[in-house]
Formats: sequence, C-alpha cells, structure tokens
Amino acid sequence: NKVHEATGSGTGVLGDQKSLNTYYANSTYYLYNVTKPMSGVIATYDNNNGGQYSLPGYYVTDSGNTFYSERQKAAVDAHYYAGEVFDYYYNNFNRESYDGNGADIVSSVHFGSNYNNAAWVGNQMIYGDGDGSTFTYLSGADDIVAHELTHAVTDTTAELVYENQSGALNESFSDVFGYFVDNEDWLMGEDVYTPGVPGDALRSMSNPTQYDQPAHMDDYQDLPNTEQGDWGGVHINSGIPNKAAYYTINSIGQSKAEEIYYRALTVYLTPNSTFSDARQALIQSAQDLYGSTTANSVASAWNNIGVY
Ligand SMILES: CCCCC[C@H](S)C(=O)N[C@@H](Cc1ccccc1)C(=O)N[C@@H](C)C(=O)O
Ligand SMILES: [Zn+2]
Repeated sequence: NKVHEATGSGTGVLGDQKSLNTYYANSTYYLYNVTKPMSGVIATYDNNNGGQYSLPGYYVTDSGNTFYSERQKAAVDAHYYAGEVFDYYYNNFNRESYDGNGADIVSSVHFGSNYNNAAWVGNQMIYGDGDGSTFTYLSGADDIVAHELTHAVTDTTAELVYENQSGALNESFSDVFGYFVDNEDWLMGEDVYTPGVPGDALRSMSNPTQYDQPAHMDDYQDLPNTEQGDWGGVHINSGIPNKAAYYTINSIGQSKAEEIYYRALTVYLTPNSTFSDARQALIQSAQDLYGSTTANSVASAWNNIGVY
C-alpha cells in the first residue's frame, strides 16, 4: 500500500548503481515490494552463508534506504533482476508472476558456502556466492535470475521432468528465456562467470561446443539419470535445443520467437516431452500464431540439429 512504498538505491555485484523498490516499516527499509495488480510481493533475504538460518533467512534492510555495502550487493541484484523478470513476463505475456496468479517471488542470497550455483528450489530462488574463481555472486547476472525464475514458470505449466530429454528441455527453456531477458549476447552467465577471465561464459547458445556441450542430436550424451550424471546430462544436452533456439531466433526474430516459446511451454509441452515433441510444439505454436512460413523456419532450425 502507498504509505510503505519507497525507492531506494543500491550497488550491484558489478559495482553498478540501481534504483530499488523497497518497503518502509518500523523505521527501516526492506528489499521488499508489492507487485500489481494482485498484490504479490518480491522479497529478498540473506541466508547468512548457511549459518544458523534455514531458508529464506533474514530480510535485507537498511535504515537509510541505501544498499551500498559489499554484503548487500548480491541482494541488490537478486531483488532488482527479480523485478525485471516479473516485468518481462507481465509485459510480454500478461503473466503475473511465475504462476500467472501473483505468487510471491522470494530470493535468498549468500546461500551455502562458496556455492557455485543458483537454483529454483520449488518455492523460492537461492543464489550462491560462488568461490570467487569459478563464479562471483550468481545473482549478479540477469540471465541467471531469468533462468531460475523460468524454472518456476515451467513447474507451473509444462512441468518438464528434470531428467534426460525432458530435463534438458527444462534447462534449455530456462536458458532461452534467460536470453530473451538479457539478450545482449548468446552467452549464459558471462557477467559472473570467472571474474578473473573476461569474455568467457558457462554456456554459449550460438556455439554450445565452445563450452563442451553437444550442438547436434548425433552427439547426445547418454549419461546416467543420477545426481552425478547430472540427471542424464540436463546441463550438457541442453546445448542441442539451445542451438535450435539460436537458429530459430535468427531466422524469425526475437519477438516472434518469444511468443512461440511461451506458447509451446504453456500450451503444448507436457512433463515427459522429448526433443522431438518440443520440435512439434514449437512448429505448431508458430503455425497457430504466424502461419506456415514461420512454422517451416522452426522446422528447419530443428532439422539442422538433427531432431525430427
Ligand atoms: C540444485 C542444484 C541443481 C540446480 C541447477 C540449477 S536450476 C541451474 O541450472 N543453475 C544454473 C545456474 C546458471 C544459469 C545460467 C548461467 C550460469 C549459471 C546452471 O547452469 N548451473 C550449472 C552450474 C549446473 O548446475 O551444472
Ligand atoms: Zn536450471
């Protein structure tokens, strides 16, 4: 409600200044804001490096509505980018929050100890600090935030099972919407990956093989469906649908591609969808929205990566 809404300022992971939607109460300011129109909230917490707190941890607050400290950087970006992704889904697809029903968006930063990952854990996002060499604070990359929040969209729509081909699709859709939100480049995680090494990334959608992912069905990696096997290589085999997305976006443009990926995810895909099912879902979505020329472009993108 109006009396509590405030606009703070903060320093992000990369030292950049940004305005923040904050909440004033008990003579302090919170990284917390109410979203419109259904009044969900975006709330950001510090999980205290897995200290004595369970998730979500404690609210990130500042008495001066200025979030400039080193410890606050990860929270600044987690909060800011969560708002950016909320706006992306609302403005492009009229989807209010990840469930389309104004669900609260909760993020916890400083999760674990030197944790080189970020995740959607079923009801909230968690962000590790990284070990400072492989990653710095993972919330510092908007494509990572969009990746994680898109898992929540997937979990409330197609519910793609997180293993084997459906799991690689799950991962790929998160990367694809990460691209749509970030769309500076075809790289994933570059802003926080290896802070000491410029220009590299965890993955490349335009050139998956650059970071040891297959880019064609002939090179699909049959890995065990175990934690050690990355559940059948979901982060490895995602290179194949990622490359198809690269071809698709280049041939039909981002605005059409966004609509067909969203329609495929929310209308056609199901928990056990395979790569071939995804090809068909995207072709059908393209046909539904834009006709056969666009549908044929999608078909050839998937033909190029050996999925029919
Ligand atoms: C609980 C542990 C597994 C969760 C994996 C999460 S969903 C995930 O995929 N995280 C992304 C983070 C990311 C996204 C975009 C760019 C960079 C990094 C991910 O790809 N994690 C890699 C490191 C992995 O888990 O293998
Ligand atoms: Zn993921």
